[in-house]
Amino acid sequence: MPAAAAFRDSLLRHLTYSLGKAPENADITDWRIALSLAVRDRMVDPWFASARATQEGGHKRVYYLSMEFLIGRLLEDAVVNLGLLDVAADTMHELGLSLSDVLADEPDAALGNGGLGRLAACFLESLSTIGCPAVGYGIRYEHGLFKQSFRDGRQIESPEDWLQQDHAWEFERSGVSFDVGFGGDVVERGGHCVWRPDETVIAAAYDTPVVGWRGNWANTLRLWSAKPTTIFDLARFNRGEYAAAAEPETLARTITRVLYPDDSTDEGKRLRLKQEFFFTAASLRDILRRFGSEFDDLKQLPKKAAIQLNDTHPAIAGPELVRLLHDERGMSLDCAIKTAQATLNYTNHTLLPEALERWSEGLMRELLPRHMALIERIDDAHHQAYPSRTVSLVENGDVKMGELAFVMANRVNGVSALHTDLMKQTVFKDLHALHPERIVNETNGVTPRRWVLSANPRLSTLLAGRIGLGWVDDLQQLERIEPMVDDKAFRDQYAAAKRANKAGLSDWLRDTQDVSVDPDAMFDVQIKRIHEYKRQHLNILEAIALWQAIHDQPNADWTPRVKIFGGKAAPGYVFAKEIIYLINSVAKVLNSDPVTSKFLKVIYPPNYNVSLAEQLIPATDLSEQISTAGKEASGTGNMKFALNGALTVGTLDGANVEIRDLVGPENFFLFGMTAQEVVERRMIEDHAAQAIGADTRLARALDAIRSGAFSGGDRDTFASIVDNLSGPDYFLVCSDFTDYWRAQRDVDAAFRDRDAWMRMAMLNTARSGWLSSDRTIRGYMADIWKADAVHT
Ligand SMILES: [N-]=[N+]=N[C@]1([C@H](N)O)O[C@H](CO)[C@@H](O)[C@H](O)[C@H]1O
Repeated sequence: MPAAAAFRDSLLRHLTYSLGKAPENADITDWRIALSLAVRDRMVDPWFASARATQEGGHKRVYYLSMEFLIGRLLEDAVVNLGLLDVAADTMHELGLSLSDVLADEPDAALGNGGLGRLAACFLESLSTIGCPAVGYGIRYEHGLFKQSFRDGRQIESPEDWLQQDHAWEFERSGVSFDVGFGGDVVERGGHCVWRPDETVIAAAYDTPVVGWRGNWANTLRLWSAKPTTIFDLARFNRGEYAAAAEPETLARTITRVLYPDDSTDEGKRLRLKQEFFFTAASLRDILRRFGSEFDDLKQLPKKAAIQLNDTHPAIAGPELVRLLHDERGMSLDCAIKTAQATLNYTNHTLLPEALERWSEGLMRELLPRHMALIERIDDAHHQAYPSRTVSLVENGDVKMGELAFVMANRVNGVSALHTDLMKQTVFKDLHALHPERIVNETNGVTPRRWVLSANPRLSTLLAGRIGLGWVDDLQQLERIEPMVDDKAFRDQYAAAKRANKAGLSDWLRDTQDVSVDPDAMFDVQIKRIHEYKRQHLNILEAIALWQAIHDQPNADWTPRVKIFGGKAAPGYVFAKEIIYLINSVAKVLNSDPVTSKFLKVIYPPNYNVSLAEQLIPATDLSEQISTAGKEASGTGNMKFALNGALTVGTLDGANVEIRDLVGPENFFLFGMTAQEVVERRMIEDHAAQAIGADTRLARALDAIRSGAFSGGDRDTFASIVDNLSGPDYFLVCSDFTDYWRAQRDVDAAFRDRDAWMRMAMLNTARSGWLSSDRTIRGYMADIWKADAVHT
């Protein structure tokens, strides 16, 4: 049977026999799930073959432990990687449906907050594309990152419910589950420590295949769900205590009920520590079970397994692995510590003090008594080995998870060159001095399959027409278009693709946000979590100053600009929520201003997520990467924008530094203080007041906010923001404003010469091949995991 017919047949078979739906009664979700099941069928063979090849070859596996996997939608990713896009589109068309409508029906799997979670998802897809045996371990949250809506311009959160519908991609592994304990005490038995938890839940596994480009290899994402050891307390039920009867289930499920919505902030809640231990313990048990089924000598574990801790969230893995090897498997403590250290690796994603996890010794001892004891043993062993050391793992009654992860790791890496250097000079200065070989850099990357091939088909088709499809899994090949930048016809095609993406976005904004924008205006986009260090308030301050400048000279030849914001604030982050309210309040005034709105609009679509990013990035001209230098460890949105031909206005922070080196300073709009200058500027007590005093434009913009121009004349509404910016202004918004304004005017001038702008945009695409997560993963494989690709 020809492939197309076979595909159509299996789709209809799933609709009928898996969903029990007749075509005439099927809704779009039924068709989507039927299509997903038909596609999933075609993943299973390479999945099994990959597992078999790994086992038969005795190959080393990589284990990526992450509290977050910001996956987004999976259907298009699978269809594209399996080379089924055309057959799927034709089949849906024959059935009277449009593939893009079916794709858009899939809810995002929003099991992450931001960059850290999305990086984990890009990494899994690259590991499969490269053919490196790996398992991603995480939590199967019932509710992912909250849904964001706006009421009168203020953020409103509502539960996310991706599991309300059938989740077509996962396989429940009823045979794979582990008991995970909490609390209780530790007793000595026969010279061994035995932990006796007083609370136990079951970790049940759910597997999702992650197929790589060309469908040759597929790895597993194994997510754990908490289940009660006793389903139902019948006795209580019979006594009419219905709620109490269900309590065991409710309590257990609480552990994996919801993702904590904080990005770059230490949550510090008891339930959060339970979540961290729950998935880490289940994952380590599963890793040792798999190792034990293939090898005997546990001392060989580091040769066959490389475990990567995605930030400190799974850092309890250190003491837990020691406990499993020593308490349960009888390995000597010293050997257990060394074996664990040789197996574990840790990635740091932030230097923000408030993001470095610290758990109170009391809570750790109460919830994980054996682990607290082992942390002290590990601390002692480290002290003995390094008597001159000045750091310890426990300080002021807190267990420092960053230091614990560092001491228990074989390699520690930062996520951009600048971040890794700053890590050595600041948070891990003392440990770096003791272990100078341990810290390495692995600059982040993004998968070109999702972020170029799928998200930007117009650009991809253009590239394929010129250089074939080799770039899809060898992104460095993009450099082959550099000589073509001088070809006017190609530039026009490139410009046409960008213009068509912008027109598509304009239609979407009109239909969903009820705002009309000119697709020939500059689309200036800042999409990321709302955080003071990311400085969305600097961006809106510049918009206010521009609005005032246009009013001063309404007849001047201004460059039309549409500022688009996207991003969620952690529900408890009051200042960030004020920034959101300010942006929406400014938008309301500016967008209805008859004098300025033809030159300047501000739009803030709610509920920014992976799918919205895939829509906005290909339609962007200017990428805002304006964090206070030294604060954004890397950024990954910056990479997605550069690949899709958006020019960056940014500071020398995180991976911006490497992007600017790659694309060329002449194709990047740099502004602001360096990380070093930031430290020096902060020494000046009244740095903000000085900046305001020196820049009337900045002063006027702040006065407008203070005067109530965006709050119906009420002077108190945004007082907290104005007081902060004209006072402490820790993230130096005021001190960087003048240069930011200068850079934005340079942007205006550059944008007026469309052909020159396109040339710069094309050079960004051509020179961004290094930003592929395939390159990043190959770095981890060589420098950290010592793992190889396996070819089936
Ligand atoms: N947590 N955390 N860290 C981050 C992001 N917020 O998720 O990790 C991302 C992934 O490494 C970085 O790109 C980003 O700069 C950093 O702030």
